[in-house]
Amino acid sequence: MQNDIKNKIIRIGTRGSKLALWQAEATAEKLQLAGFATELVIISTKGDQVLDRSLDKIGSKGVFTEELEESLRDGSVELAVHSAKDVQSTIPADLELLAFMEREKVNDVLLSLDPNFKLERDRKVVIGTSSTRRKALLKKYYPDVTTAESRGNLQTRLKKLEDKQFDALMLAYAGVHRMGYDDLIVHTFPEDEFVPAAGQGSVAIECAKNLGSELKKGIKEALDHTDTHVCLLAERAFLKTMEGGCSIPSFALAALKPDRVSITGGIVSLDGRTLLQETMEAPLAEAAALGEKMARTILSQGGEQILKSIKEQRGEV
Ligand SMILES: NCc1[nH]cc(CCC(=O)O)c1CC(=O)O
Repeated sequence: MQNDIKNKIIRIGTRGSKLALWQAEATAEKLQLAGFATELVIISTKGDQVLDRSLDKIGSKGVFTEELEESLRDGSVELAVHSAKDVQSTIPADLELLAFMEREKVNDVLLSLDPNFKLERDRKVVIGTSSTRRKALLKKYYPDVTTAESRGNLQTRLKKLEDKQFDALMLAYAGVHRMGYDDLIVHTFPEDEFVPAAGQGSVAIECAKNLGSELKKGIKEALDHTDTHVCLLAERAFLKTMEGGCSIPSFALAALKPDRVSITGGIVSLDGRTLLQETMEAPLAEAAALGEKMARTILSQGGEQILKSIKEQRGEV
C-alpha cells in the first residue's frame, strides 16, 4: 500500500513569487524525504497580477488562492501550497487543509537600509505597509509614524525601500528570513503588542477532499506539524467567527502549553484609538472552540462596532 502511493508524482501548485517558490520547495523536500516524487506547477493568482490596488480594494476573499484551488479541482495538481495567513477562513466544501508546516517565528519586523534606524515613539518616519492591521497598530503604538502603500512581492517592496518611498518596511519575519534578508532587520515588534495575523509564519497545504485517503494520510505524515496545526485550528476558528478576512485589522496568535492551548486575539480600529485584545486558554482538544469563543468575546466587547464602522468607511453598507 505504502509503495503504491509513492509511485505517483505529487504535483505541487504554487504561486510564482520567490517566497511562494521557497515554501513549495520546502514542501517538496519534505515529501521527497518521505519517499514521494514531486513536481512544482507554477500558477499565477489575482493577488500576483493586480499590484496597483491595496488588498482591501481588490476584495479580501482568496486573492492569492482561487486559481490554485481551481487547479486542485480540475486535477492538474495534487496539492496547493499557501502562506497560511493568505488562506480564506472558509475553505470550499470539496477542498480541505490537510497539513500545516512547522511555524517560523511569528513576529512582524522592520527593515531599513540604514542599520542605525531607530523606531521611537515620537519620531516622524514613513513606514511601508499595506496591511490594515499593521497600519492600525502603528497608529496606536507609534502615533507619529505615517504609512505608505507597499503592495507587491517582497522584492518589489524592497525596491520601493531602495527608491526611498519610505524610511522602513514592515513585514512578517517569516518571509524576510526565508528570503535571506535578515541583515536588513532593524526592529522586531513584540508579539504581545503587534499580535500577528492568524496563521502568520506557517505554510498551509491544501488538497481536494477526494484525493484518496491513503495518499492524504502519507502526505499528512510527511508534512504536518502537530503543534502548529493545533494553533492554526484555534486561530482560523477565530478568523472565521470574526468574518475577518485579510483586510480587517484583527489578529490572533495561539501558543501551546504542555496540555493546553492559549490564544491572544483581538481587533483594532483603523485609527488605532480602540484596541480590543484578550488572552484565554483551554484544553488542547478544544482549540477550535477556544478560537471561536475568543472571537465572540471580542465581538461582544465592541468588536462588532469596529467591524461595522470599517465597513461603513469602505462604503460596504
Ligand atoms: N499577505 C502577504 C504575505 N503572506 C505571507 C507573508 C509572509 C510569510 C508568512 O507570514 O508566512 C506575507 C508578507 C508579509 O506579511 O510580510
